[in-house]
Amino acid sequence: MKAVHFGAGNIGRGFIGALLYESDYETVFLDVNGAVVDALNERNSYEVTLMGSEQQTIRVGKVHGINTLSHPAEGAEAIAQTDLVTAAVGPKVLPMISSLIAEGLRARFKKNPEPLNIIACENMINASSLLKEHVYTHLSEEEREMADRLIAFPNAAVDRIVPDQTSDDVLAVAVEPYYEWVVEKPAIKGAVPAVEGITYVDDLSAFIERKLFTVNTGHTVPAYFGRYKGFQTIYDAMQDEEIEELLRGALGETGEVIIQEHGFDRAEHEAYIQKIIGRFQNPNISDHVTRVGRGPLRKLGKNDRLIRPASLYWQLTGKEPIHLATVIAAVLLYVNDEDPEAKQLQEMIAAEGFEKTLQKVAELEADNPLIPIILKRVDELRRK
Ligand SMILES: NC(=O)c1ccc[n+]([C@@H]2O[C@H](COP(=O)([O-])OP(=O)(O)OC[C@H]3O[C@@H](n4cnc5c(N)ncnc54)[C@H](O)[C@@H]3O)[C@@H](O)[C@H]2O)c1
Ligand SMILES: O=P(O)(O)OC[C@@H](O)[C@@H](O)[C@H](O)[C@H](O)CO
Repeated sequence: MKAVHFGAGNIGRGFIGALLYESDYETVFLDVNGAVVDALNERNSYEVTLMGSEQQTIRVGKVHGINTLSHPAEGAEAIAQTDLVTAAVGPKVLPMISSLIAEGLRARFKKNPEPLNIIACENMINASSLLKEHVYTHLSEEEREMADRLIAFPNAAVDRIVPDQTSDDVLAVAVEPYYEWVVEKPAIKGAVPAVEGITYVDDLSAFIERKLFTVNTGHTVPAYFGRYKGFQTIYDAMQDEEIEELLRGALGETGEVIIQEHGFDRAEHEAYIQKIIGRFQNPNISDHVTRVGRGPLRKLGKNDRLIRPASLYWQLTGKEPIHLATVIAAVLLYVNDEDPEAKQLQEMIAAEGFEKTLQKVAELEADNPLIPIILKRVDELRRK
């Protein structure tokens, strides 16, 4: 079996690539990073180390790379011939890979009109559906009809913490042992991809919200509050009592939303939260607060991990989401000149103030009751 994976980065190599290899796929990574693509083609393998209490290294083989900047036609040809397409490039990059996918589908319709599943593994709700929208803008009416029949974009939730890599080897990747990859089954076209480790479900919404609003909301606490308090890594931030208390409070609020919306069992959800807190406390991985806090504009988006659960908590319980508001305030105070979104956020705040910036970035109406709660917390944090 053949797979094409967009993005030979942390999660691409450290998670998707590893599972594809274990499931006997031959994987071609499509990426714009020439050094990584060259290394994949020189070695056709790389190492993934599971950083548990004991370390275990596995070698992922049957891989090569295509640089989509210099060799886009090869990328399109790979899509034409493949059995599965996956992507983990970041939500903002999805539009940028869409024209190449459309080119690949066009070639595929002529030579190999077999069903194909395209799964975007990003931390967002309905990433594959978003990718589909972008791909369809590059297809003609007739091609869209073919795509409707043959091409599926099943949504997915992926979970494995893959921190910034410190090895001199550009391909080696250290990861936490835990993983979860959930894919919506009804959307699949043709044979269900036989990837060991994928859990197929009939309705993904509960799983993606549980993951995004627990793992990713939770992660924002040691990231942004950790940065606010001067910590460098998630592990170090997690040693701070105030941060752990804020984290538990924020996950109490998102937990209420998830339980009320999706009917998860309260005790089971509490155990899920506990497991995730344990993952953040893993002493064997060093994950920088700046990686986890990357892209604050995206993370303040109305459907992302902070604003959406905060709004839902307010609507469902009638109570103020005070912990989530505190984390959102810490995002507004996040300064990192090496992160273009963090720079842009601070420039917006300098030009227009906190209130207007929050309204704009989170797409909140001027009279949204969350705004004064968050602004109060901004004031308190600035005075501390
Ligand atoms: N790292 C994690 O712990 C983790 C876990 C679950 C999900 N994710 C999600 O996976 C996605 C990728 O995250 P990551 O941590 O692997 O980031 P990363 O920066 O390590 O990897 C992204 C890769 O995409 C490549 N890329 C950028 N533009 C491209 C293009 N136009 N065409 C092809 N490749 C391109 C980059 O060169 C890089 O290799 C994000 O959406 C993230 O939210 C990450
Ligand atoms: O990838 P982001 O920027 O959406 O979020 C940062 C981290 O929370 C994220 O990468 C987690 O490590 C991952 O989602 C764990 O499954």
